[in-house]
Amino acid sequence: MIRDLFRILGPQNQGRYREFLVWAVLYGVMQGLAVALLVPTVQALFEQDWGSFVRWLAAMAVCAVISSIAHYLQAIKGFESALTLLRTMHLRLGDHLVTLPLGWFGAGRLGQVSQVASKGTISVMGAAAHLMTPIISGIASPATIVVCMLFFDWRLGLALVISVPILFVAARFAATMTAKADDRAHAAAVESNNRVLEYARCQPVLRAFGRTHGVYEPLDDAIEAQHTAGRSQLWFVVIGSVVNGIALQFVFSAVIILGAFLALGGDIDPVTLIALLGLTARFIQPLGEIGEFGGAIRMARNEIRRMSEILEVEPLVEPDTSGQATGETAVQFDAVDFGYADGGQVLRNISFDVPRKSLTALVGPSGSGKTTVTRLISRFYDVDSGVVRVGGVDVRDLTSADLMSQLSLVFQDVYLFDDTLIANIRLGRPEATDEEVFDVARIAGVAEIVERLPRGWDTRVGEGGTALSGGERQRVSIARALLKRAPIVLLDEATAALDPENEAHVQRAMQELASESTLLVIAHKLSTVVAADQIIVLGDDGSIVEVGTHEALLAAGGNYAAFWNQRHRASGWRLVAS
Ligand SMILES: Nc1ncnc2c1ncn2[C@@H]1O[C@H](COP(=O)(O)OP(=O)(O)OP(=O)(O)O)[C@@H](O)[C@H]1O
Repeated sequence: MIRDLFRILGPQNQGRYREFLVWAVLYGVMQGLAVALLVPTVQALFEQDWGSFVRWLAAMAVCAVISSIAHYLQAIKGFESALTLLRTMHLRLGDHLVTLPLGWFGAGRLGQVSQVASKGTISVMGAAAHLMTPIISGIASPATIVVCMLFFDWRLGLALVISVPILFVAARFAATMTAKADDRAHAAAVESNNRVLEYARCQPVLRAFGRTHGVYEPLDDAIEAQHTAGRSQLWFVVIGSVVNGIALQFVFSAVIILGAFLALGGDIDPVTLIALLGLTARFIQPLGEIGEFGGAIRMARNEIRRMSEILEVEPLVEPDTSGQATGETAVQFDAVDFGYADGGQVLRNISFDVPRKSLTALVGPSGSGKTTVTRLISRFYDVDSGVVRVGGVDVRDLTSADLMSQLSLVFQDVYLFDDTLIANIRLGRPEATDEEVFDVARIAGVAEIVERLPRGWDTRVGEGGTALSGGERQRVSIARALLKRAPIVLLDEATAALDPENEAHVQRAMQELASESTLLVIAHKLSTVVAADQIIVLGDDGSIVEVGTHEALLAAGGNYAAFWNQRHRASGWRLVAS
């Protein structure tokens, strides 16, 4: 554990923790010594040797004073180190999370990261600040007592030495039991955390489908599993604690019996025996506590392991400097194959070019991989084989900052921060002037929203943008993209096709974007498809089945033509070429 803590603290913060350890050891030794000195003090008292009695009493007082000073200093150093530890853990987690591929932040990660970053870090800090002292002093103090005991009576001292491995095994058993139960309880806690978040998030769906009464089984099951894990954790802890207690009682009884034999044989006088048994009790007591605290330490080690699992996730490998942009192609896929880690192949041998300042429409059946194509361009994931190029450069040869500076993403999951409306748009380009923000807001139709809001531009939009409607959130997201003026815009039209009012704004925004940027659109409106410079048609198996303009593809009479005719015939179908 101490090695783990040193590793987390790093070389610059290790000094203070080392000082803490030294003071904690001194505290334990002085405590042990103060208790051990009770034996000669009592002997002197009963022998009425007042000179010796006063000397031993003074020595005890000195030990007690040094022990108090060491206790104070180790508490201060331990507390300071624990705060540094907490800060270091949060910084390291934060620093690491920003280097991970965006694809890592999928389902279930929220619960995992929040458990580790909140409960985990607090548990490790608590262990460093509050548990290390009783454990270190709980080893140093009995060790001192054993040495003194060997000095007072070698036979009783030897009995204590022999008892150490027995007590060690029992304490280890108790700690292992606690740690084992903690692992199960943790997994159950992460699961129920995720289910609670899901339950809160999917309230609209549950209510829409009449699930307002009764239980939501996934959450109910997760809570039940957590209760079961909690109950079994209690049993494991009790069993460990009982075994540890039995071992301590056994050692104490053995020493009493041995002492009684020695006293009966006349080897020890009764007064010394009572004093030595008192010393034995003080030897046993901290070791018993170690058994209990050892479990908590193991739990903290489990938290460190879970944190390490996140810290060991391979960061996105990035070059120090980006390759030089070349050619006329904004985006290029070259024989790309890709599948998600937990699924089959999604994209097969995909090759296409998106020329600069062009409009490319991506169409295909649901699940054919359209969104996946945009994720590969944004490097949420790396391809299995082939190359994705942006500006003629392999995305793996671009720094994240350079890649993202070239892209604007208008995806389905728009996230707004709990800040003012203006701040949320300015995220697109923080150095933009107010005029520029107002300008893009007008084009994207955000200006109309502002008029309706109680505090206008300074209205806070709530966490995730809950104070705005879905269409309003999307307009803010489009305004961000307009403000960013990135050379390439990746847009999912499903995001935009909500209502006629919204659609008009999106049309205007797209025209504005098309005048300056390259557009790759997951197209849902026929107007976009018809206007596109090229249409890429993905098939069910994730391969490209056709590429061309609307006219050329209609004339070819292939999949696209069949798709078009089918849609065209469908009455009430909203995607009509405008
Ligand atoms: N994060 C993920 N992990 C595992 N599989 C995924 C993930 N995201 C998508 N998939 C799978 O990859 C395939 C392609 O999904 P994708 O979202 O790219 O399709 P799409 O063409 O955009 O679909 P739609 O038009 O319905 O949005 C689907 O089978 C989907 O289940």
